[in-house]
Amino acid sequence: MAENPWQPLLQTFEKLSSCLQTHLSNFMGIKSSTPPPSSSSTIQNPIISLDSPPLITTNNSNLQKLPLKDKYVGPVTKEDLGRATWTFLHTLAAQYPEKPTRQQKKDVKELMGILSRMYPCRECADHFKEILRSNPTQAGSQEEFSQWLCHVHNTVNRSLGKLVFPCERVDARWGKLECEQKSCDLHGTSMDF
Ligand SMILES: Cc1cc2nc3c(=O)[nH]c(=O)nc-3n(C[C@H](O)[C@H](O)[C@H](O)COP(=O)(O)OP(=O)(O)OC[C@H]3O[C@@H](n4cnc5c(N)ncnc54)[C@H](O)[C@@H]3O)c2cc1C
Repeated sequence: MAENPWQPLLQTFEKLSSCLQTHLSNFMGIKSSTPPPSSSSTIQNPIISLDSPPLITTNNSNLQKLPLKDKYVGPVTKEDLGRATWTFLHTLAAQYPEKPTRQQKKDVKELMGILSRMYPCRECADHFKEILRSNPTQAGSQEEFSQWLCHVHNTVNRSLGKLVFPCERVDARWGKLECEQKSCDLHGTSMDF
């Protein structure tokens, strides 16, 4: 019997489907337990299967440990959130210009104000609001801002019974971002505002 004229097209589709599935699986962190499909004409790994378990569920008890690539992730704790936020803030301070523009000073003050209202841990936000009241944001220069931030972070540390960080070492702990050709630097102004 003559060769099916659709055969080359079917084979191309099959290869495309397999390639797409591999990429989707990698992206979603699923390891495929099935070997890559052969060049037979049946599609072995459908992109979406009705038999697959749901990847995300709204039931909290099922959220304990979801595989994501080789790591396991769980719900974000107050501590995780705190560490990530301090990393963001201290990195911002390390990158802050020596001579910030009027707008940059205004932005930093606003950011602190917004944090004290919107930080996604109610007790932390309220606590930070109180700290800001007695320690208004100081961001006239890179050094002033990073020292001020170190001081307010220490205020939080003390209230939690943690060790106080030596602020003279803040630049050693939170250096500038390593970016080629200073492409991450925030630009300030050479004029005094
Ligand atoms: C604005 C804000 C308010 C918070 N309020 C509360 C609260 O009211 N109650 C609560 O339970 N948690 C609060 N947290 C979380 C808390 O501060 C910690 O982030 C969390 O307890 C995890 O602590 P950690 O010991 O891992 O280190 P973190 O305090 O998260 O610090 C991360 C790293 O920063 C460095 N570091 C520590 N101190 C300083 C400093 N002074 N200057 C520069 N670098 C430093 C250290 O290397 C440390 O490992 C708050 C977080 C933020 C961002």
